[in-house]
Amino acid sequence: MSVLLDISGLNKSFGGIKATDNLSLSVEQGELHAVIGPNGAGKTTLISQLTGMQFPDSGTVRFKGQDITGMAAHKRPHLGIARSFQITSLIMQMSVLDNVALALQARDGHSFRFLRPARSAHSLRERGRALLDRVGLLEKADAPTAALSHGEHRRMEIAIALASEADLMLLDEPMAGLGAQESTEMIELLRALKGKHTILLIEHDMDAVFALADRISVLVYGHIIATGTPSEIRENDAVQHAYLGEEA
Ligand SMILES: Nc1ncnc2c1ncn2[C@@H]1O[C@H](COP(=O)(O)OP(=O)(O)OP(=O)(O)O)[C@@H](O)[C@H]1O
Repeated sequence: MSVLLDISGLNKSFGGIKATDNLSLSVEQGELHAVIGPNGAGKTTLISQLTGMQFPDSGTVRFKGQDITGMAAHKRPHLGIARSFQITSLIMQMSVLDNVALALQARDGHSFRFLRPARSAHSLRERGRALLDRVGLLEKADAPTAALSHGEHRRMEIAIALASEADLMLLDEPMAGLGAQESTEMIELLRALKGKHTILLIEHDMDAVFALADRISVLVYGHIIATGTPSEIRENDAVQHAYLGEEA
């Protein structure tokens, strides 16, 4: 497997707090790699440095071999990095299908500039329907987005991330706020995406992480203390001590 995202020796401090402390992590092409860590471990700060919302004090982030450490946030989606969740990307007044078609159109704007408008409008809707089918929302295509449940909005956000055809999907707590049934459905949806997309999953829900991840990295005080398969992480003494202690 080749490395898609390579983070090396990353540091970021806020005053006296080291939110990111000599953090190194690599995501391989095609894997679902989860990052877990207690509250305040530095997960949000890590994501911010991957999307370019914040910049590290030192260290490097490489994507497809290219150094993107200091690259502006707006340039990163063009390279193939899509972030989902914790940022609201849905336009509530528009239909479900129109939201997805808009995301497809934004993507086509970069790659198919010369497509004729009439043909593109029809094809956008067809491709939008196919994406909604993938996330189990086809029957809601014409509903106003505002009418959907929280769990359905989360699945719409997956469809929008898929629309970008990004090489790396950063999923930022997709389970947050979901009920038991909705969580089960989201796990099934992510399982269906697994292997077809490279995913970096930041998630608090341990059941989801251990059910889905190919590899898990454990973040404590801004530093990755262990990376391994779910069973390696379960058995890791440092992880049990630092993070899973109460459950182990
Ligand atoms: N802008 C900031 N100014 C000062 N301190 C910050 C800032 N952003 C983050 N921190 C501190 O850095 C540390 C890591 O925060 P971060 O939000 O990245 O953790 P987290 O793992 O995402 O937490 P949670 O799971 O609770 O959202 C915390 O101690 C936090 O208080």
